[in-house]
Amino acid sequence: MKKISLLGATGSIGTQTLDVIKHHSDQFSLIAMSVGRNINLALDQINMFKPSIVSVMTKEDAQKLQHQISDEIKVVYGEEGLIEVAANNEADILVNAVIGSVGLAPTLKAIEAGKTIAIANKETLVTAGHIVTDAAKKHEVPLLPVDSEHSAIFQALNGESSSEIDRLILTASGGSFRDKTRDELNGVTVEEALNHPNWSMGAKITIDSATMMNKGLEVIEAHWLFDIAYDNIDVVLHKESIIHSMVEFVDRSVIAQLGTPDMKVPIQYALTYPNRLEASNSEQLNLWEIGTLNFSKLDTERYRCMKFAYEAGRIGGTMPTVLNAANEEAVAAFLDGKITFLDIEDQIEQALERHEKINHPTLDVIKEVDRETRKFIHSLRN
Ligand SMILES: NC(=O)C1=CN([C@@H]2O[C@H](COP(=O)(O)OP(=O)(O)OC[C@H]3O[C@@H](n4cnc5c(N)ncnc54)[C@H](OP(=O)(O)O)[C@@H]3O)[C@@H](O)[C@H]2O)C=CC1
Ligand SMILES: CC(=O)[C@@H](O)[C@H](O)COP(=O)(O)O
Ligand SMILES: [Mn+2]
Repeated sequence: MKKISLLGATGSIGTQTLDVIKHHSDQFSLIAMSVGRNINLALDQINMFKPSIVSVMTKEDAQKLQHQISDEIKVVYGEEGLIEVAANNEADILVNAVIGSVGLAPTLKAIEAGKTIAIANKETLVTAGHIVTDAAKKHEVPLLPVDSEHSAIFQALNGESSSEIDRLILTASGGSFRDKTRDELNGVTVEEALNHPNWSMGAKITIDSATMMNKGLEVIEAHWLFDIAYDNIDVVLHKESIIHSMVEFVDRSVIAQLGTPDMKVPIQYALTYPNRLEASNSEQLNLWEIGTLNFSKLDTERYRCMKFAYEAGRIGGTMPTVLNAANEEAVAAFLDGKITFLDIEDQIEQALERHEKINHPTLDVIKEVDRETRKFIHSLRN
């Protein structure tokens, strides 16, 4: 029985992780979980999975929740709570499905505690990839990708060493506005942006997908997970999201991983790795029903966030931290109706332009740059 702690249980990846655990309840059990503010859903999940510890965002919610469940279940809160769940003594593996760089500190504590990390929370790798990967190496902890593209690459690699890789090719759906020109992006609404053509996901990543920042973050995520230079990571537009990504090897052989757009598949693979289990709760891929797979070149003038991400990744140091923090704040402001869709990339650009890179940042430096960047993005509205 593999014992799992789960950050972000009430989210899109979190609920699908719980579906996988339930589907294979003879193999997996939930030991610890965290949620944000959705206490009602958390209650149902606690009753079904009976974890021994639950973290919520605030002290008030912790008190409210504790009154509604057995005293045997410990309720904690805040960043300390996330850390307690992530590094829980009993757990074998942490599934990090929280959103944003709030996932960084708990991930590091879980690595220090020797937990295997199944990572969906790409912002953690973008903001501090060097710290997370160094810690994983030092503590000999596997970092298993959950993100569909990175799981595809991980599966295509199947143990091949990085010296045999020529190129990683990430696929991108193009997001909600892929059929619009730049001019047509003026005045698009939050509701339109949240309408992803292929995937049902949380709000923040769906907006990231529409700006193409999601793919930009994924390029940086791939750089850290697979130790590949940015010059050897390409992105191709593939509107069906059937090929989840590809690896080109030095002998020009290209291996792709395919499947229906269903996150339960990469989530389950991270939990069962290096083995596989049946997934009868997911649909088979019948290519004759799809008919045609399309591919096209990505235009970085149309999708400026891709350009920002490659530049920030290549510059390195604290630049990816700025990219990530500015993006998190700008997307939150767009979702709140405070800025327009095109303001998102303008604000990120301003944050990047004013920042002076700090090389080899420590965790404290990253926290400070993250805080300062968020403050700057807020100041743009005052
Ligand atoms: N959704 C997807 O298909 C994919 C997602 N990912 C990545 O996985 C991660 C999660 O995405 P997704 O599941 O879509 O996100 P969701 O917004 O659906 O879920 C986020 C989860 O994090 C919790 N949460 C939010 N803010 C905080 C906070 N400050 N402190 C503690 N908990 C918090 C939420 O709690 P609550 O709802 O209770 O407030 C919820 O449980 C992201 O990094 C995303 O990029 C990667 C590939 C695919
Ligand atoms: C499911 C998943 O992994 C998402 O990151 C997905 O890739 C979003 O799609 P696009 O960013 O390609 O639109
Ligand atoms: Mn992805």
